[in-house]
Parts: sequence; structure tokens; C-alpha cells
Amino acid sequence: MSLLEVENLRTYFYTESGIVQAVDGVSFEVDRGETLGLVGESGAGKSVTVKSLLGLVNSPGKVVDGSVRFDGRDLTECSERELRREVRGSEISFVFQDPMTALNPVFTVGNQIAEIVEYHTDATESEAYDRAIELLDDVGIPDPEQRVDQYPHEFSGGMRQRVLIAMALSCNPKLIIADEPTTALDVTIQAQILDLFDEIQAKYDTAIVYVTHDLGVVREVCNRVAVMYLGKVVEHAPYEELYRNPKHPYTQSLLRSVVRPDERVDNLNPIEGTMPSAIDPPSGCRFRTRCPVAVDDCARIEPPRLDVGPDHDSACILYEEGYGTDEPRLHQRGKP
Ligand SMILES: Nc1ncnc2c1ncn2[C@@H]1O[C@H](COP(=O)(O)OP(=O)(O)OP(=O)(O)O)[C@@H](O)[C@H]1O
Ligand code: NI
Repeated sequence: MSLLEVENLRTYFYTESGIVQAVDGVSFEVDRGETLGLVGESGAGKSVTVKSLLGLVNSPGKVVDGSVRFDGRDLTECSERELRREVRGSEISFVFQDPMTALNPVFTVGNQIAEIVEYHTDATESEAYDRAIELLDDVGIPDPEQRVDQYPHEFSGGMRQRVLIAMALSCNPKLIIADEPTTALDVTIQAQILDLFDEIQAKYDTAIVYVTHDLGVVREVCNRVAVMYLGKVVEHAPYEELYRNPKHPYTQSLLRSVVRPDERVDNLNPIEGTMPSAIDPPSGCRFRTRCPVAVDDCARIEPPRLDVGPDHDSACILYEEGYGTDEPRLHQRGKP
């Protein structure tokens, strides 16, 4: 049994302009100690998906369907109090994009880490303080004995993100959910934080769900990847397999838009068009309006996630028998 099993998750926002189908039937699994990348363009539903796991979606949003089994327990059945007391921050913790909003400017970082430790464990105040120093050391902050008594504004952006990671690790979580944790950082610092995630994984054997719009980042940290488009998972595979053998036309486009060191910038192929609204998404396959290989049936049939390789599935009907091809690759552009 996997550590986390998300099945058919649906989260909608009931707005004045209509029902936003932000997450619409998403399923994935995360094993103990592995890193799953959740990838897709802005608006794909990545953040809403991870917030839904822990009851963090606020009105007008609502989880309307699906189950979230974590370590044998269905989190969608838990009360807010149970989630706060027994799950969030202890069993599962979050690292967000912007450390400044997650840190309280008027308390020292040591105080903030110790507070979490005290809330979730029976550590005394001085034990929690010592644990804070240890954690700052673990995430690569130099002079932790001095730094522990400093305030968030005394840290650089990269160091603040390390503090957040220390907070996330404070109760030895089984799962860390990281939502674009390096997006606000410059490239060098970003690489250091990605290395840190690798080290954490090796040392603590924590599972990670890593949300990003950047497949290059995924390559650094993820074992497996689920690619999202407009509220759905369109492809899922181990990273190496996805990278070498992408099957869904959307994934193929995404991979072509990744900047590679060996590629000149004018050779990049950004995906044409913009993602349609999640209020009135296209019928059938949601990617068909931008898909270079779409056929008439794509408007009629909602593609199921079809097995296309070992631990690899893709939601594209062109892999269904009878469509005459099992390779709907982009070079077919222009062919009938
Ligand atoms: N509070 C809200 N009210 C209405 N719609 C919302 C709300 N929050 C999110 N949405 C909608 O849900 C959809 C998914 O948003 P989400 O933030 O999950 O995207 P994302 O994949 O995380 O994108 P990004 O890469 O920009 O963070 C979008 O269409 C968004 O507009
Ligand atoms: Ni997001």
C-alpha cells in the first residue's frame, strides 16, 4: 500500500461567474520515501490539488468528490481539529513558495520552529530550542547557535526558505508537500535548495510531493511525475521514462519548451495558445483545443488514462486501439 493514495479528487470553486472545475477527477499515489513531481502550466490545478489533500481549500472552494488515503486513513473524513492536531505540520508538512508569508516577522526563527515542536510533541521548551538549532544545522544554515535567535528579516531569501524547510522537518513528517518552493529564488540558490531536498530525502526518508511548472526542476528531484492540464492528470510515469518517452501531446510540448543547455533559445517551442477557462472547459479531451494531433473524436470522448508502458499511463485516445497510431507525436503536425 502506498503512503498516499489520492483517488478521483474533485475540487470546485462556486463563483459568481460559474463553477470553476479546478481539480476534476485527479488520482495519484506516493510511496514512502519517494518524490512525486506535480507539473503543469499556471492554472492547471496543482496548488488546489495539494491544498485539497489537507483540508486547506477555503470557500467558495469545496472538495466535492474523491478520497485521500494517507497511511491507512481517509483524510477527507477527518475533522478540521484532527487534521490540525494530528496531521498538518506533524505527519504531513508544507513548504510554500514565499517564505515571508509563512514566517512571522515578530518572532525569532528559533521560536517559530520550537513552537511547532512543542505543539506536536511532548518536548520541553529547552528541548524544543535545542531541536531548533539541530534542524537549522541540518538544513545547512551556518552558525545555527547564533542564527536561532535572529528574526526572519535577518535572513536572505534562500536562507529563509531553508528555515521553512527546517520547520517542515521539525516533527519528522512522513510526507512533505512543497509548492513551488524555489520559484522566487535566483537560479544558484534554487539549485542549492534542490540539493537540500535531495539530502533531506536521503537522511530522513521523507516522501515529497513537489509542485512546479518547470520540468527542468523536476529532473533534479523527482522519481515520478504526474503532468496536469486543466484540472486533470494527463500523463504519469517515472521521470526518466517520461523524459525519454513522453506519450501525451501536452507532455511532448512541455518537454520541448524546457530550456536545455545544448539548445539555442530561438529553437524553443513554447506551447501555442493559452489554457482555456476551468469554468467551461472543452468537452472530451481538455487539451484538444491546443493539441497539434487532435482528431474529431477528441471532442466527444473523454480520454481515460491508458497504460502505455511500465508504470506509465497517458490520457490520450490516440493510444486507444483503432486510431491507427500509437505514436501521436508532434512531428505529425499537418498530417490528416
Ligand atoms: N479562491 C479561488 N476562487 C476561484 N477560483 C480559484 C480559486 N483558487 C484557485 N482557483 C482556480 O483554480 C484553478 C487552479 O488553480 P491553481 O492555483 O491550483 O493552479 P496552479 O496549477 O497551482 O497554477 P500556478 O502554477 O499559477 O500556481 C485556476 O483556474 C484558478 O483560477
Ligand atoms: Ni500553484
